[in-house]
Amino acid sequence: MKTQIGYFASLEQYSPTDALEQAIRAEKVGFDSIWADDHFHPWYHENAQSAQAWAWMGAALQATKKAFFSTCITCPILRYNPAIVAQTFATLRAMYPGRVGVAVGAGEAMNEVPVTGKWPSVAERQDMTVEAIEVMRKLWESKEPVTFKGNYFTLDKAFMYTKPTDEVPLYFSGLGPKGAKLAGMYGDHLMTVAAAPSVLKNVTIPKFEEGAREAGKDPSKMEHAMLIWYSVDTDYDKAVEGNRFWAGCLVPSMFKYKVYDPKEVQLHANLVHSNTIKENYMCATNAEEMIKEIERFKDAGINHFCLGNSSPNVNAGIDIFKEIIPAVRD
Ligand SMILES: C[C@H](OP(=O)(O)OC[C@@H](O)[C@@H](O)[C@@H](O)CN1c2cc(O)ccc2Cc2c1[nH]c(=O)[nH]c2=O)C(=O)N[C@@H](CCC(=O)N[C@@H](CCC(=O)O)C(=O)O)C(=O)O
Ligand SMILES: CCCCCC(=O)CC
Repeated sequence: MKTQIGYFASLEQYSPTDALEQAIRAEKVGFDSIWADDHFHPWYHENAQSAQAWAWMGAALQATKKAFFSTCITCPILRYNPAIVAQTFATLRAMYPGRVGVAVGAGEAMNEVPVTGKWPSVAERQDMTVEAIEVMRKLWESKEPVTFKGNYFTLDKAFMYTKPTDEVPLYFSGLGPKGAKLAGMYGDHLMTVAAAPSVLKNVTIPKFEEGAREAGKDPSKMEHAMLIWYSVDTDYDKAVEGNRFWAGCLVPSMFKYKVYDPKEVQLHANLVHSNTIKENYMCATNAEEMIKEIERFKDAGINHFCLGNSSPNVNAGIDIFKEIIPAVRD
């Protein structure tokens, strides 16, 4: 499958206006896709933002010409009702045919707890995500009003009048082995987050493919997308510290426990050793080093990159891809 290079325009790290300028610039440089985080609270406290992703996507699609857009990712089970998620992405796809997808996953405490007070177990949230997808697809596809009584969601003669022009590609986020298998069973494509290449190659992708095969799908037609942060600067240490904003994602307890206060996440992020950032994210001083970093994950099986730009000079971190994209796209 052809490798695609996507730009992650972070609405947690940048103002919506700055993220929009980045998206426009990234498309001109040659990125294939643009992805936006869908958050209520951000992964850091100082200088953070948290604009609403769907509102931003409407503006960004209109301001660009051909790049594919998706959230990265939307949790369709607690603060959002899956029927409204389905309606939103049907509307965007109807207006921008071929350019809109949606990525879904089982959520993060920082987005759901502050506005719902609810935080079910991982297993229950995964179960809810699977049911949410069923609701979304029924609304997208049904030619008749839908009545549905699931374990979590209900539809009562619900009809989606503005349908997507064609199928909305659905990326399903799987980080753990069970999540990855569910992604293969219920998603069109895999979405995951930076992990050791050996884990991606030996656990995440095989589990995803196992799930796809069990559901009667052909895994070779399904993308393996991954969000990863990068930072480029001629001063290597500055490049590494550029990625600090996202260091909280490297702390396992952020997922295991109900942490939803960005100040607390930031305290943990600031304790992450710089070597951990170097190992898990991309830190580079020039295009050649970035190409090597991307190749490392291509070799592990990733074929759609969502690259979060944490470079000290953000525009330089986009422009350097004029040299990188032709070298890594096959
Ligand atoms: C926690 C793991 O679950 P999994 O279903 O695999 O993955 C969850 C993620 O998909 C979500 O948290 C997702 O919402 C995160 N996310 C995101 C994901 C992604 O791939 C790309 C970008 C983003 C950005 C983003 C996200 N979320 C948003 O709301 N907004 C965003 O913009 C996992 O490890 N699962 C394991 C099982 C783990 C387990 O059972 N652990 C505990 C039990 C703890 C408990 O019940 O509370 C245990 O070990 O005891 C698995 O195998 O699936
Ligand atoms: C390891 C999971 C990280 C999730 C990242 C996220 O929410 C940032 C957009």
